[in-house]
Amino acid sequence: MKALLALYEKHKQKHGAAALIPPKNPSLKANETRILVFVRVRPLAKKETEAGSRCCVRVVDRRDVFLTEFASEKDYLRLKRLRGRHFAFDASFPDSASQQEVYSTTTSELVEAVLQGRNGSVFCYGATGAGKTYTMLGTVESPGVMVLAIKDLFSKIRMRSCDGNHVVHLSYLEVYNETVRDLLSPGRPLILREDKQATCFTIQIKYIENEFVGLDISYLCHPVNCSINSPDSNLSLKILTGIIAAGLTQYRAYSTDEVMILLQQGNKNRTTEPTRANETSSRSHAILQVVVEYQVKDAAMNIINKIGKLSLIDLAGSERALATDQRTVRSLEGANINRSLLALSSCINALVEGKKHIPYRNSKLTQLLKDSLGGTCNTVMIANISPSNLSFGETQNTLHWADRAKEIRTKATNANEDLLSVPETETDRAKLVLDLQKENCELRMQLARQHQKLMTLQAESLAPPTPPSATSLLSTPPTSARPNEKLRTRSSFIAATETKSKGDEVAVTIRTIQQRVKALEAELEKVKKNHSLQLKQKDDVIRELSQKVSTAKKRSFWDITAANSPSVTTLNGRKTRSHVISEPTAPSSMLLQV
Ligand SMILES: Nc1ncnc2c1ncn2[C@@H]1O[C@H](COP(=O)(O)OP(=O)(O)OP(=O)(O)O)[C@@H](O)[C@H]1O
Repeated sequence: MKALLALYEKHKQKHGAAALIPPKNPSLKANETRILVFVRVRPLAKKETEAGSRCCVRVVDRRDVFLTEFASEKDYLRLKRLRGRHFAFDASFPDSASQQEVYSTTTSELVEAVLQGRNGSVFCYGATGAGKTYTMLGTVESPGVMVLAIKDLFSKIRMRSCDGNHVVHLSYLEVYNETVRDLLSPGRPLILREDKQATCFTIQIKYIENEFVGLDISYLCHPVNCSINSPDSNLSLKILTGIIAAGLTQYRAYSTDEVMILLQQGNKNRTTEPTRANETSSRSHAILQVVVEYQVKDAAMNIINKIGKLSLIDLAGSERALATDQRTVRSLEGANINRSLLALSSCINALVEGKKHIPYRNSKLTQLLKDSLGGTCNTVMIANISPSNLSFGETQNTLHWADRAKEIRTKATNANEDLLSVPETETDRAKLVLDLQKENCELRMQLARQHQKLMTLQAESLAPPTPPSATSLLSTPPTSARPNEKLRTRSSFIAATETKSKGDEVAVTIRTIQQRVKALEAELEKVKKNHSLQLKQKDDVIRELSQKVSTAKKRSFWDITAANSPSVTTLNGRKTRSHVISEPTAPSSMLLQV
């Protein structure tokens, strides 16, 4: 360590302290922002210590990484010589950094931005076994960025609105051997569709009493999901363009608990395999996307639709062919992983060099990351590295790419806003009440179904075990059913969740639905109350206005009377004016005297 520190100081003296400070937004144009790059060093693994490895990485001032190359023990000429290289990033985390610290520094601002209607992406990059999944997913005791981001998101939403205005949609997919798979409802591979214009628009076809009266087309800046909404008289079509995985499940999520269950389900479906470098190596790139959509009113009472998207990406590890000892399936996986990471590095190179053509189409991964790398998005890259000198090559490679990624510019994002010009009318409010009632009804039905499921599970657990039938004894175990099925689950995060019984999951879902039903009922009450309050206010205004009208009428009548009446002298000598209304409708009381 002393030697490392001395080398670092020497480097600092030679090149000056300024050389150690990363260039702060060099030559950024007004509407540009750059990718923020962070580095995290994991602790030395037991296996590495046992193999006698030495630490070749040092984090200085929580920002700089100093990488040392030790001369080979057989290289007698250079035995005592050290070579070092210095890298500077937006922040660097030593092996002692906590998950919360990593989350707060790298991602919490993105979560805030997503709630303002902006897009954000976080991706972990690094060699196999460098700690990407630990950073992204973590363990039950130390949850990672994905879990902390979702918790933070829901707690921020709760603080902002109690009226259920925010709608959260969730999707989780993996890219395995160049095929895209839905992790939330596994099935056939998904097809990626690309459209040159990454926009989304809503078409509203308007009918009044079955008569077509017009078309409303409004553009959204960013694709969200595909939905068809058909209330009584209006058909509203939300059409998506940009890169989409056709058929990908978009779950509407109501609470953190629910998202956690979905995340656990997704991770169980993710492809992991033991390799020599990592016991539970992720063999696929996983992308969790959270879309938050909500409406706000501006000063002119226009309704503004805001959409923010957060993509959290755990890439598969880059690896040398020799680092994994299996051939066949594993080597094919490795080749595909390397190919997609190579495509990613080509895109990074093209973006840094400002080329017009960026080869996103070279792999499924880069197609899916197009938004994060070159689109209107705030992007964060976390490069994970091992401190062991046995992984020097991989670490150097990762640091090289992380250093290069600092140069990528993305367009500064404006909030994804969609102005809904339709003012809130009586019919809109009635529609809202109907929608809420419908949703409430659906949730109640879902609740009943879940209750039923729970009862069945409880009954099953109480029933005495049945002897195995002849057919079940003969049937093959389910693990060998599909070649692509995951053979091992992740030891940390998932293993703990697997012990959780299905009954627990159902109970959590029931609790979530019950909470949602309650929230909906409160919301419904609020809307109804608001509605009757507004009606009452309207009545008051009408009453006040009619009073004003009648007073004004009286006044104008008197003005006319006063102008037309002749002046007469009364018996007591005072001058009076009198006028008899000639209009037949005027009542006799309107004979006025002053
Ligand atoms: N910061 C850390 N603190 C403690 N343990 C860590 C840390 N980072 C990684 N580990 C441990 O190191 C091992 C490898 O980490 P992980 O599975 O996250 O690597 P990976 O980069 O995702 O690898 P692969 O690309 O093969 O999936 C795991 O056992 C993990 O628990």
